[in-house]
Order: sequence, then C-alpha cells, then structure tokens
Amino acid sequence: MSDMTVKDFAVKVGRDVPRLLEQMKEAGLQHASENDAVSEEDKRTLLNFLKKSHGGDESDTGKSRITLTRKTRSRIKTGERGKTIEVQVRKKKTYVKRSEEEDKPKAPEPQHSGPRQLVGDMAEAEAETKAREAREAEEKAAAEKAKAAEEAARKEAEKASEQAAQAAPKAADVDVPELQIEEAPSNDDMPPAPPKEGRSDRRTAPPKKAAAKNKGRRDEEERGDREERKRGGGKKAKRAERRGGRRGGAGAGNGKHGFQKPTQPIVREVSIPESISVADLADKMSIKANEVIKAMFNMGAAVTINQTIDQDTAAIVVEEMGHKVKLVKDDALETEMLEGISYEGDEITRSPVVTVMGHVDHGKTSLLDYIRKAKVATGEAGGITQHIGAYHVEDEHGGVTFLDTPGHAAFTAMRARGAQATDVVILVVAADDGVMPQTVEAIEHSKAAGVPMVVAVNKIDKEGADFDRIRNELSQHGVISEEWGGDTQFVHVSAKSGDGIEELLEAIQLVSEVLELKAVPEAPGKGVVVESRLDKGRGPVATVLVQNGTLKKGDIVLAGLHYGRVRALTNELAKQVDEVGPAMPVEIQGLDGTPDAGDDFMVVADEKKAREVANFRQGKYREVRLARQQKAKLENMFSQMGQDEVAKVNIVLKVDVQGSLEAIKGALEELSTDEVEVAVVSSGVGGITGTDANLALASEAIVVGFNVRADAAAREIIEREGLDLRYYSVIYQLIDEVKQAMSGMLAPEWKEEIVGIAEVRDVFRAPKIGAIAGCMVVEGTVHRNKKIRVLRDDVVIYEGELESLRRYKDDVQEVRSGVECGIGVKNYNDVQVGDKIEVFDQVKVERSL
Ligand SMILES: Nc1nc2c(ncn2[C@@H]2O[C@H](COP(=O)(O)OP(=O)(O)OP(=O)(O)O)[C@@H](O)[C@H]2O)c(=O)[nH]1
Repeated sequence: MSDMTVKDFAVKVGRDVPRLLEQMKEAGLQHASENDAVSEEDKRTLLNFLKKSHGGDESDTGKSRITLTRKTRSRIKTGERGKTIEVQVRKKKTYVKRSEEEDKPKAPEPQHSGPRQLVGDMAEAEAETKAREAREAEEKAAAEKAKAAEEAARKEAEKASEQAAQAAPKAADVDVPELQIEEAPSNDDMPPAPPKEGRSDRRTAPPKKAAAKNKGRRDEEERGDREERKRGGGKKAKRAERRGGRRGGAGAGNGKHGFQKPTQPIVREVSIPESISVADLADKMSIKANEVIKAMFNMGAAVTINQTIDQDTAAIVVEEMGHKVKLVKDDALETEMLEGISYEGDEITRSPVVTVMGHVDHGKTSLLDYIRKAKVATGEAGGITQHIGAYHVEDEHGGVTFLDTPGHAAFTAMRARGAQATDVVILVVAADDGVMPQTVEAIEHSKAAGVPMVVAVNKIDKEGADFDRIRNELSQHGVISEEWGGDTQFVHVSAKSGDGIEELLEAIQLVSEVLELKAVPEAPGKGVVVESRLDKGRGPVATVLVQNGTLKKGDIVLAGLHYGRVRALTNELAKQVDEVGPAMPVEIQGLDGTPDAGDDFMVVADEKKAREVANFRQGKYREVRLARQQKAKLENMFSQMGQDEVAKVNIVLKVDVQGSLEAIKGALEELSTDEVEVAVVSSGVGGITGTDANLALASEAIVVGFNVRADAAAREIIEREGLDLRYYSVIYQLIDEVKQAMSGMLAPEWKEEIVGIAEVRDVFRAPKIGAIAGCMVVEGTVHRNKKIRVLRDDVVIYEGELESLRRYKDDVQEVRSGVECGIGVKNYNDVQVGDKIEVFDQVKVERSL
C-alpha cells in the first residue's frame, strides 16, 4: 500500500483520476499527476476533508450498505436572558460490505458520488486495523459537525425548543461507536443553566429515578461483592471492572454482565452458636431458608423457618450442605468470667437449708412460725422478725436455715430453675389426718430432687393420733421410718405447744452431718435467689441465700438476668449488716431488676463484664427456652434416647378420680422395658396446677391430664416453657401414645385441640328445653357443631354435644371470645355456675419423626 499511486488509488476507489486529483487538491494535498505516490497519511487527510465538506449523507441504497441513523439532543445556553435551547443533531452512518464492493469495481459512477460512499470504499480498501482508525476519525468529525450544527441551529431552535423538547425521541439503540454528545433531559422547568463548563456535569448527573436505579445497582453490586470478598477477590478492583464494563457499554468492547456465576461450589466456614434459628442458619450459608428446610426434611426432621435448632443439629445440616462447621460457644464471656472466680480456701461446715412441705392445714406455717418465734429472736431483746423468705436459727445443736415459703410450690419453682437450695425436707404430716394427696406429692418432689427427708408428725397434742397408721401409709410411698428398718427419722411434734421441736432440730443436724455440708467463707459469695420484689421506696429487693463464700456490701452481683452493686444487706431481723456468710439468707438492694426465685447469684469482680453477661443472658433467655421446648416432647423422647442415652420417660400425671389414678399409673409403669423406663414422677387427683407444671419442667416430664385440665398458672408455665401437655379421656389412647413414643413409632395422627372455652355465668331453666347456660366465651371460639366437654374445677364431668348456641334470641353457628351467649348442652341438665364448657376439635397432626 505504501507505493500506491494516484492512478492506483483511483482504480481502487472507482473514481476517475482527474476528479480524484481535484478532490485531493481541495483537501490541501500537493498531488498533481496520476503517478504521484499516495501515502496513508494522504488518504486520511482526504478522508477528513471529504467528511468535513459533506457531513450529511444523501443516499445509500445498495443492499451491501448498512445505514445507521442516530439523533442526539443537547441543550445549550444562548447567552440571552439565560435562555436555553435544545439542539437536535441527526447522524447517519453507512457501512459497506467489503466483498460486494470488490465484486463491482467497475460499477457506473453515480452522478454525485457522496463522501460516504468514498469513505466506505476507502474503509473497504484498508486493512482491518486501518478501518478502526477511520472510524475513530469519523467520530471526531461527527463531533465537530455536531458542534457546528448546534451553532447553526441555535436561532431556529430557540423558537422551537419547547416542541422539540416534548418530542424527544429515544436514541437509536444501534451498535455504533458511542458519541460523546449525550441526551439532555427535556425538561422545560430546568433551572437556569450553568456556564458551559458546568454543562457536562449536569448532563452526566443522573436524574432522580436513575439515581435510585443506580442505588439499586450498587446494592446489587455490594451483595455480589460480599460474595467476592468471601472468595478472596479484590472488592474495589472487581467493582471498578464491572462498572467499567457497564458504563463503557459496547463501545468499550466489554458488553459482559456484571455478575459472574461461580464456577464451583463455595465452601464457607459457618460458625454455629449453641442454638440458631433455621432462618439465621440459612443466612449464614447464604442460601434460602427453604433449602435448609428441604435438607432437614430429607434428613427426617420437619422444621419451620423460625424454629430454633440446637448446635448439633445445625452442624449436621451445615456439613450436609457442603460447608465447614465452626462451633461457637455463646457463653464464652460468661464462662471466662465465672471460671475466673476462685472458690478455693479453707472449708468449714455450713448449716443445712431446710424446706417444710406437707398437706394443706397439716401445720407447715405453724411449725415455721413457732421455730422463728422461739429461736430467731433469742438474744435479741424485743427483736422483730421480718419475712424475707428465709430465716436462720442458731442453738446448741448448731444452725439451721429455713426457707420460709412452705409447700412444694416454691420448692418446685426453684428446682425448675435448676436451683438446688434445699439440703433437707421436713415432711409435715398431721397425726390426726394421716397421709393425704399433697403429702404424697411432697414425697415425690423431694425424691425427684434427691433431697433427704425428716418426717414431722404434727399435732400430737390432738386426740386421735395414730402413729402406726402414718408409718404404714408413708411406707407405702417408700418413706420407711428408722424404727421399721428404714432410713427416715420420724419426730413427733406439736407446732402449737412446741413439743418435739428441739428433737426435730436435732434430727435435722443429724441428717446434715451425714451430708457433710461444706463451704469456703473467704471466697466471693454465691448462692441462689429465694424471692424478689419491686419495693416502692427501695427499688428491686431480692432475698438471696448465700450457699458458699461471703457476700459483702459493695460487692458487684450478677443474679439471673440482672446485675448491680449491693447497696444494702438486710437480715431477717430487719438489721443492716455488712456481710453474710454461707447458708445465711439476706435481703439485698442494688440490682437493676428482680431476678426469679431459683436464679443463681454470684459476686463478680468486674461491673462491666457483669453487665455484658446480664445482657447476654437476657438475649439468650428466649433462645434457650425455644430450644428447650423441643426437648421434653413425647415425640422426641425416643429420638433422644439414642442420642443422649436418655432411658427414662418422665410423666406428671393428673386425673379426675382416684380409681383412674391407680389404673393409669400402674399401666404406665408397666410399660417400662429394659431399655426405657416410664416414671410417673408425680401423680394426683384434680386439675393441673402451676406446681405440677414446675415439677414437669424440673424433671423434663410430660404433663398428662386425664379428664382434667390445666389451670391458668399451669397453662402460663406450660406455654412459656414449651412443655408437652396432653389431655386424654380414654386410658387406652394414653397408654398407646406413650408406648408408641417409646418404641420410636410416629406421633399419633389425630390429636384433640381445644378451640374455645366458655365460662358459665348463669343458668336458666326452662321446663321444655332444660338448662340453658348463660356463658361468656373466654378463649377461642365456641362452635355450634363441634364436640364439647363440661368441666367443673378443671375436671371433666360430661362429654357430648351442644343442643343450642344462641346470641340473644338468634341461633348462631359460632361465638367468639369476649362475647356472651346461651348454651344448651344435649342430654345434660346439670350445668352449674362456674363450670366451663370447652369446645374441641380432632385435628390431624403431621408426623414428625
Ligand atoms: N392442735 C394443733 N393445731 C395445730 C398444730 N399445728 C398447726 N395447727 C393448726 O392447724 C391449722 C393449720 O395450720 P397451718 O400452719 O396454717 O397449716 P399449713 O400446713 O401451713 O396450711 P396451709 O398454709 O394452708 O398449707 C391452724 O389452725 C393451726 O393452728 C398443732 O401442733 N396442734
């Protein structure tokens, strides 16, 4: 190409020599003869000239040519009164197919040969690289031309700017080199245009919508970047690369999409806390929760998105999904803090802590009161005792601390919180009454807690005492007196006269000696919360029992979910003290809230850490509770047996009548096999109470109600703690379900669900209709066509159907909670005020094993 002459060039581009020479001359080239050499530079000069002088293209008709048109708009400032006008630039570009052009070198020359054609010819004549250069040059020319056109069109456009703005067409979406003239928003209300230099800024600034879109894009990018970062990719570099790709568009020759699909699975290290919700676990693996649910389902566990699963299960899921597991202990801070406390030192023998239990009216309170009055105030002239939930007595036998909340309700409530505050239980049995249901319950509770007992046979001053009967009855429940060869001391007392009280205290000392109760007085104080309340004047006040070490005024204390610096210590004599040692109760002030009875407390060194741990516990509390809910379910019993080698199914059983109690208890216990033991940890006649629920919680038992229901307190605990409560009315069904759970079979497919409860407020009797109960629906909805039961004192007394359900005089199909209604029970006329009518449904239960 380098030694091409004008003649050769003319042949190549299909022009005659004189015409070409003329055009070259016009372009400022010095060529005069057909033999003059034409260099590449010359060709470019000619091309530029032709472009300049013939900006527009007239005709392109041949199929071998592709014509692309593009309109661009821009705004310029006129300089007059701050007006702006809109300039529209139309651009056309022709590409000529090379092969066809080569085929017709001798084609007749058109009358007026357009520069475009010439450009095409030249581009075709040049090598591929040269063609690109030519295009670049063309762009340059186009830009210049646009500028010229702007100037030329200014005046006209000034008038027509408004219409032109409205008719703004879309830029042709063609694959042409991107022009540097960008579209301006056609907005008439634009603020006065800034000076020219500022214009480009304005043009490039995205409008609001676009900005929002860009933000969306950025978010998307950031999400992508997070992935990248995890893979070790350089965030900024990648982002810049992608942005470049997008903004550069086709012109940059990089039309790739920003997102790059990973070519191989990404293995993440997933840190799993002790419990985690399915949603959070999915989030940690950067997958959808559905995938986790699906994976778990395939592994045989049906879970929901909000369900909390334990660490082990989560670890299996994570491994199953191909990621690495990193187990994290949530309470690392707490453990570290607690492990930092030393309880080493010289041990001393500490006093025993005693709880008094027994049947109603057998004299628990009287006994505690007698001992307090007789012993506490000793030596304290006119000493006035105050009830702080516990008190301590000292006499020649040694000291004893009594927990001053008689009955097993408090005992089980504490145990349910994992506290073992009691060393010895005094079982009070009235000599004239013998063993009663609550006596039996008390025995069960102390046995479940593994606490030794001393039996106080009370009211010996009364006539009709039959000691042998009591010994006999108690022996049937596994409490055998020493006289009969057992290991339980029986002491005859009178809480009224005080007879036998000394012997009782002596007996307690004897038991405690066997227990070898030790403590280190110089260690920091720790123990258990006995009770707490919010005092109007003093703020949160808690009675704590120091079990080890010494609690001092000014100590920083962590108690359950709360913490604080001890401002004051008050003992049972209402005296301010500076410190209390092991086995002593004391009331403390200074906590930031009221801990629960049974919560542990300890003196810690660092207030900041105490606060952190308290905060962590508060957050963790809910999680732990949710995770625990899964644990004591009948359905899960079998699966746990394999895992944790739990070979015991604990049951708290309440029934309607004594007859069923024996039958059910016997039948349940007979289910025990070599591998699995069924233990009825507590049983009794009557509704399910808060105590039953607490006992179930403490012993991880299932609560079974046979024709009885849970009262409000029990329901609250059961719901809060997620205990498994089951109601039955057919013995066979009860036994069958426990058997199924034991043998690892699936949960029953059908279950009863209580859908509504109405309370009977009034009863009307009509001769023809019978009894109509005026009721208030207190829970759920009462349905006309569902089955019902009548409950009296939470015990089922009738099961059947409704005869009628009315609102005023209208028959209705259902009545919602908080609404009054009239209920007629079919074939049953003995409804009484205070009864409850429960409406239930048979629902299908998903098999979960
Ligand atoms: N005669 C006689 N009566 C007693 C004795 N101990 C208690 N009582 C009476 O028995 C009744 C019940 O005594 P409490 O101490 O209230 O019995 P409790 O076991 O605490 O009863 P609850 O608090 O209802 O569980 C009271 O009227 C006492 O006066 C006793 O040793 N002899």
